[in-house]
Amino acid sequence: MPARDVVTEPDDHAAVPDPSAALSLRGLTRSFGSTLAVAQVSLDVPAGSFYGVVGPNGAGKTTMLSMATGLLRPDRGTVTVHGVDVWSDPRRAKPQIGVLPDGMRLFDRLTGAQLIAYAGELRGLDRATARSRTDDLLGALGLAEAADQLVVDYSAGMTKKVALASALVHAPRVLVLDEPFESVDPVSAAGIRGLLTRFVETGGTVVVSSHVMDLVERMCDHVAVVARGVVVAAGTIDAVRGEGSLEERFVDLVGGATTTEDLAWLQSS
Ligand SMILES: Nc1ncnc2c1ncn2[C@@H]1O[C@H](COP(=O)(O)OP(=O)(O)OP(=O)(O)O)[C@@H](O)[C@H]1O
Repeated sequence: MPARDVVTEPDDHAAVPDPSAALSLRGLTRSFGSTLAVAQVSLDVPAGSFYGVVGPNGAGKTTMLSMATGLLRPDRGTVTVHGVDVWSDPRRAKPQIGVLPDGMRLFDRLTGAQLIAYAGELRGLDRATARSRTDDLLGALGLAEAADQLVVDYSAGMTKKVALASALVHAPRVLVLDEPFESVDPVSAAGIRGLLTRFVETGGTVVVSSHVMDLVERMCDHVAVVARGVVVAAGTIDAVRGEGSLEERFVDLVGGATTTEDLAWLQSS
């Protein structure tokens, strides 16, 4: 499809963030040495949306979301969460955000229950509230039996779930989740999807990065396609995918199909 048909965020929103958006990114830029990981990204995530972020490996999704949530300082650009600047006013901004970073290091010598309660207390909850919410979350995520097990002994999927619980415990308004379904079994994934859907239905906003197009298409109402550090398309799922599937649109936008002809030596006979 020709480039003019690509749906993008309006490019005239220049430097002024949209205070009505749950997350508003303006001109976000970040390099690592000579690698320009994210280049002048501007994006508005509407309040109450379930927003997918997709893109090929190395596209800049994690870098963009890390800057958006106050974990990685941008070289340039601004981010606001419900109108509050994440980098100049973190004390007001951060309580509104729950983050599940990719590959995050946890205090894994704590038990699952201790870790979630600790995350709650760090966010200002009193001990009784943190503990009661911890019990609720352990139950909802199927971790009740592993509550007193050290996180270092958790499987990859269990670790993902306990990190998600830690992101939810302070009841943020905006959840930003980098690959929340990676390593998670199908039953647990369905449980997490239900929990996130309910979070959105009750007024929250979810931003989720994923490589699973089908999941994003079914679960999200908006999507941004990121490639080579820029947003190449963004909008409602219907607007971005057009006539075909999201996966077809993604391949169309991102291109880069690989060839296996050079691997003839790999055939077994
Ligand atoms: N800490 C770092 N140091 C150096 N380069 C980095 C660092 N983090 C990211 N990059 C580079 O920035 C680019 C974007 O990486 P990023 O992790 O944001 O991509 P991604 O879209 O999340 O990829 P994936 O889907 O594989 O997780 C890549 O070229 C990557 O090599």
